[in-house]
Amino acid sequence: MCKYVAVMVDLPVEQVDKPFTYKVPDRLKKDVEIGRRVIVPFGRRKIEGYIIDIVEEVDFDTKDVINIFTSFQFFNQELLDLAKWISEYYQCYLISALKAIVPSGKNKIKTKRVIKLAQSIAQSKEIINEMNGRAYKQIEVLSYLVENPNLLLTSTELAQKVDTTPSTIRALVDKGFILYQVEEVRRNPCSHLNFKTTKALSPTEDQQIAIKEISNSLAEEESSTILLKGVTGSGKTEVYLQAIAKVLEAGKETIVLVPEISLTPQTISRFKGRFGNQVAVLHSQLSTGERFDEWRRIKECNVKIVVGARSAVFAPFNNLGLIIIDEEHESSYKQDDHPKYHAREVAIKRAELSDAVVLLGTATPSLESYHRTQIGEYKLIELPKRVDDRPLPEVEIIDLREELKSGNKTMFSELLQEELKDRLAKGEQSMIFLNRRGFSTFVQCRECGHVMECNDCDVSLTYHANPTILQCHYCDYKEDVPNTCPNCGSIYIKYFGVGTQKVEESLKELYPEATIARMDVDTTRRKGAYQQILSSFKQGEIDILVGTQMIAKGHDFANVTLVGVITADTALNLPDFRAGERTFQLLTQVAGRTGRGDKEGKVIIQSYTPEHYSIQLAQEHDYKSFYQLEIGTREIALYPPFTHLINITMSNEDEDKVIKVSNQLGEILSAEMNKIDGEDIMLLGPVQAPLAKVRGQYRWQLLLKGKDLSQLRLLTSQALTELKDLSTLKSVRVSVDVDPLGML
Ligand SMILES: Nc1ncnc2c1ncn2[C@@H]1O[C@H](COP(=O)(O)OP(=O)(O)OP(=O)(O)O)[C@@H](O)[C@H]1O
Ligand SMILES: [Zn+2]
Ligand SMILES: [Zn+2]
Repeated sequence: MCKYVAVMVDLPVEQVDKPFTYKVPDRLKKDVEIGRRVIVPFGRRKIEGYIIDIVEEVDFDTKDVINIFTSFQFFNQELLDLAKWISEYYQCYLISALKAIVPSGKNKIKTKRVIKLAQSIAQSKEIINEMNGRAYKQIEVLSYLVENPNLLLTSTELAQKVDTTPSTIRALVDKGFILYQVEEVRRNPCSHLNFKTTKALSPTEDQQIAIKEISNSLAEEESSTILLKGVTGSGKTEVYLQAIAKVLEAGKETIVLVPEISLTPQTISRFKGRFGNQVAVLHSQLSTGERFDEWRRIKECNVKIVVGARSAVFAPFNNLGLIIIDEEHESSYKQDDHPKYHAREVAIKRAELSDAVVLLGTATPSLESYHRTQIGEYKLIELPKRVDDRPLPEVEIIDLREELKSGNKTMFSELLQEELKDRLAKGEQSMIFLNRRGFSTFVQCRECGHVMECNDCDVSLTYHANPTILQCHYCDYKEDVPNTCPNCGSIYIKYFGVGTQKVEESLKELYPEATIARMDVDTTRRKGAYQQILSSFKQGEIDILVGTQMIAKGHDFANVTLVGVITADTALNLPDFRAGERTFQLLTQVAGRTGRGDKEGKVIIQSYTPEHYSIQLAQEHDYKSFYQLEIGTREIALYPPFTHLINITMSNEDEDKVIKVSNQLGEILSAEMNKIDGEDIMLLGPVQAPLAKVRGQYRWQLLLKGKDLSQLRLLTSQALTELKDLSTLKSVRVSVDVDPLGML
């Protein structure tokens, strides 16, 4: 019988966003399987692709598959179905979704030529005896191998170990006592980690209830979603660990997603400490090779637990029991490139396909998730107290306008200065948070008002000290700081706005005796730097740690008793309906970093808008009131979770073209909406995007809003097809974002 396969070729373009059928020649028939990588003829080229279906008969002519890679099945039917769902839900090409699932890059198996005993250990021992003390170094080499038969050492490495030269080793090879052998080496990203083995803690009453509820859901073997809402320091991680133990008992696998930024050795050690080598780690800091090897360890069923960032949701498990998403409210779970998927939604879909349970954990649930508990879609479990009944920290709000009135021109309120001094005296630690890096956030001429801007983006340049430079935070463009205004030639150039660098420097002036460090993108570029700052903070070598949101999440430092927020308003001023939610989340998380040990913690939030409810309710640690207020606003303004949004962004270096295509698409959408009587659908725009230009590309947007997402998606795809037929301006990039998280 003749076999055919349907192949998705590896070209992310509209015209090939459908499977092509090829015939399988006899020699390859045994290798046919869904998820295999193949080479197929395509036009006059040869191209790679993936098998997504097997067909027994077709009634048209096809070309032959050229080759099938036999090393791996890159995805199984379940992951293929997930990819199909992603491509439909998020309106991307199927091949793009598939490529999000399979390990990226050209992956090679790493090998090295190692030395092995040519004979058995017993025989080798005899050889040593027979050598009878002659060729002393050769005996040493042989003995070493007899004692360490499993070590994979190259001849150079071996020579080093026994302090001899490679010629000794060559001599042994010539005698046939040892031989060269090519062996695979697995790269192990955790080899440098030494973790303490931990045992399950005896759970608190609340933890006990949570674990019981989760076990019940697991036992049902049906997909479901649980939201574990636990205040900061309530011991959510221990609940995760004990839930994973249940999954292991049932012989199933667990995926744990944490935000990229929290994927620190400390986090990994908490899982490795409990489950040892059953844990694999996947994140973007691994080299392609390391990631590939971890992927294969999962694939070969050598691990039961994967801890990783967003894309670990695609870990190639076959018997998934549980997906945990820690800090589920984090916006980094949404990918900003195509496919623009949200890991939480993908996890829920994957759990549905494999009858698994999704466990979302956070102190500050996203409005969407909490809303879903209220309408019965998710189960809600709460940990309302900190472990050991530690109190949540006292939060004080400082009105910066009042500070200024009373003559304080520094960025630190009187209170914050006093409290910092007090902590230094007591030998306790403090964290100072500001969500802006650099020294000054913009540079302006005092004579003509000219602001230094990026040439390619519609943003002002940030001033950085050491080295002194103006930098664009969107495209990384850098230029020297001008001595005179490029507009009017004036020498009166002033620096405005405070970044973390300036906070650090000012603190050093105020407290010259203190050890102060800074953690932001700029200080952590070097590999290992992030880790180094964290561990020296943990060991008490740093008194005050200044940082961006990098210091806000998940860290557990017992000796931190003071957290200061320089200004709470940075996120509030963004043109985004989620600004209030973001601010509440961030403040609650930052506040949660203190008072985690035996000593009580204190938080000082400085703000120019202290009356804002996000700030007020963060002070009270009052999520529920915040939710009530915010959800009311969303309902009235028809924003998610009451509607879905699709954001369509057009971009090109020629703004006229962008406007033309945006108008065209706007008209098509309106016409389509009239046709389907889309009364519930709202079309906003076209308008210039809030971030009007990035990397030389002008940007315009259209926003669709409606209750029925499938209707919105259908509308979008029809309109885009129509646009492509009409539009003469093919160079304009059109990018679709379903359920966007950022509106910039
Ligand atoms: N049952 C327990 N008995 C004793 N200590 C516990 C118990 N559960 C957790 N802890 C400890 O309490 C501290 C806080 O726990 P954990 O970091 O898991 O909290 P969390 O809820 O994840 O906090 P956050 O949301 O702030 O990250 C940790 O040091 C942890 O070891
Ligand atoms: Zn000027
Ligand atoms: Zn720029």
